[in-house]
Amino acid sequence: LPGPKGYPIVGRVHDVPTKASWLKFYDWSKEYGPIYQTEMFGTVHVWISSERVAHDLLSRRAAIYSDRPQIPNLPDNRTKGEYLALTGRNGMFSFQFLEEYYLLMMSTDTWKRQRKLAQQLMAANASLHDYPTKERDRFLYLFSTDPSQYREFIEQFTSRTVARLTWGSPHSAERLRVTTAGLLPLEARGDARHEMEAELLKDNVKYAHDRIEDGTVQPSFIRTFIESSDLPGGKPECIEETEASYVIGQMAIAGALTIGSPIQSFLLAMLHYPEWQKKLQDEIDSVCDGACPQWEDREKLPMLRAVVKEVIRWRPPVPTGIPHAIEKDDVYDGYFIPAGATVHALEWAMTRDEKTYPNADAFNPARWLEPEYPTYKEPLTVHPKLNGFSQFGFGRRTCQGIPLVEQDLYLAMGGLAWAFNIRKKRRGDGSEVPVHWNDYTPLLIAKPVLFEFDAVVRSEEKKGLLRRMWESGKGDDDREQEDKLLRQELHRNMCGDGDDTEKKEIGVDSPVVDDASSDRGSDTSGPTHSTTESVFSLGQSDSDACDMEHISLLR
Ligand code: HEM
Repeated sequence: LPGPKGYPIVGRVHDVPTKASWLKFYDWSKEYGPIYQTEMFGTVHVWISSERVAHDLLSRRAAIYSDRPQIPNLPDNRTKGEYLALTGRNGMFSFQFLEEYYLLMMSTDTWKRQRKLAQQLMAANASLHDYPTKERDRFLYLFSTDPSQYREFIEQFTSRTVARLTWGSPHSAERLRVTTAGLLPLEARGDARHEMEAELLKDNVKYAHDRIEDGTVQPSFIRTFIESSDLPGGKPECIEETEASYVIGQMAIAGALTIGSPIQSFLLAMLHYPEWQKKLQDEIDSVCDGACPQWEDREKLPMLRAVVKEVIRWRPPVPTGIPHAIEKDDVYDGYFIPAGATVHALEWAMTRDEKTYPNADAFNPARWLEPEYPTYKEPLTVHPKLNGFSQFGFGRRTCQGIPLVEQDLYLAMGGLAWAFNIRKKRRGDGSEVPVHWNDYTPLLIAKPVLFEFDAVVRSEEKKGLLRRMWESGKGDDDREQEDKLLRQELHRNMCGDGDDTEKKEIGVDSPVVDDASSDRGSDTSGPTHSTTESVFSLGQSDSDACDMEHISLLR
């Protein structure tokens, strides 16, 4: 295959930036074509930048293109059935791949059995119960209390939803976030993290058994597995509970933070394209008659579905893709591809293809809604939809979480547009605070570097509604959070915080901390702590005692 010529051993490692490496790989695709190779540390890497080629190889020749690469520092990762998704640095350059997200890299039979179970569980729980809606409602209210903490609240939303779906309760969502974020510095904390993860999975299986015993169990993947008569097609042969707990646990890990990236990119898109915010609000207001969009409204909200899909196209959450490995020598278009090569579907490049996506750099949901665009598809009650979209991979390794992604993103973006006007912050002199265009973290799951904005609740009526939605969405575990919110509210109402507090409520003057030092929302610096303390530290003053009295009265 063509490709950049490198130095012996290290190949072109020096040319690959640690930040936004996908842009460099995309640049090379313009020079060397839709399929090219690099060689680094003795491994051949094949980079695919066209959907057609990706389908030709990863889908049509899936029989030999569906393995995952061997990770040198985790020698068991392709064989150890207990631990589904180990990976490392992919042996080449300093990608901080979110290792464990390379799911199911083990012998074929184990992989097939486990992938089948994951599919069965997703199908059996296709309705996803009301978890995404409840968590969305909780999220919208928290966001209204302090929009500058948007990343924290978004990640609470995604990790709580997936924790409820997999284990029937959000109580371990924070531990899930910590263990998922902790995958990044694997060399440093590998063993401790593995142990933490094993504990998390074991505790949640025990939790499900205990709840079944005391009759309070909620729907979840783990419950469906335990009471496996619910599984379409029955329980897969010879899959034990420990193995299943890992399959289910990896779904939780894969889902905990991924969905948060496009929600953050949505806010960015609304700041750069206010005209689309207005169009989206008009659709929601006219279809939902003043109410917050529900999942049942989806057929009537094609623009909302188009916005969801366009956000993912505009800022791909997994811009470098998740690599496959080829098991046997192959020839494509006259070119030789050796067994053992690592094959990357370069998701970023696929979304920049001008033939499919004219004016590809522009955020333009109309490309999914109007017949003059190549991506338009009817009927609009069904299309646009995420199933089959290149951004979820190819062939036998396609993402298994699409139903959840679809529902979470639809509800979160629809709810945000319904409730808020997202707009650029203004300084005292009236000038706008600039917002970056495409500054993303260098992780496997790329998310926008923090930015500042105002989020103003669109009406007084909606303020009240948001509060009531929090009431219905919060769980028993939200007691502590609620106390802090009440304390915050009391300071406003009774202890007289004045204008400043009112400003705080709608997000004006809320400082956004620098990404590198942020403990708000997981970032490259590793595991997060429960950040509710810092989020709700308002009111930690000598009037706390007075507040506590009022809190009990309000209850
Ligand atoms: C915006 C959110 C998400 C995006 C963009 C995304 C994208 C991807 C991509 C590109 C792959 C690799 C496909 C390939 O190798 O060809 C993948 C794999 C996978 N995803 Fe997702 N994903 C998302 C969310 C989720 C969620 C929420 C779940 C689970 C609830 C999930 C579960 C999985 C699993 C289990 C695999 C591995 C499949 C395998 O190796 O056999 N993903 N995803």
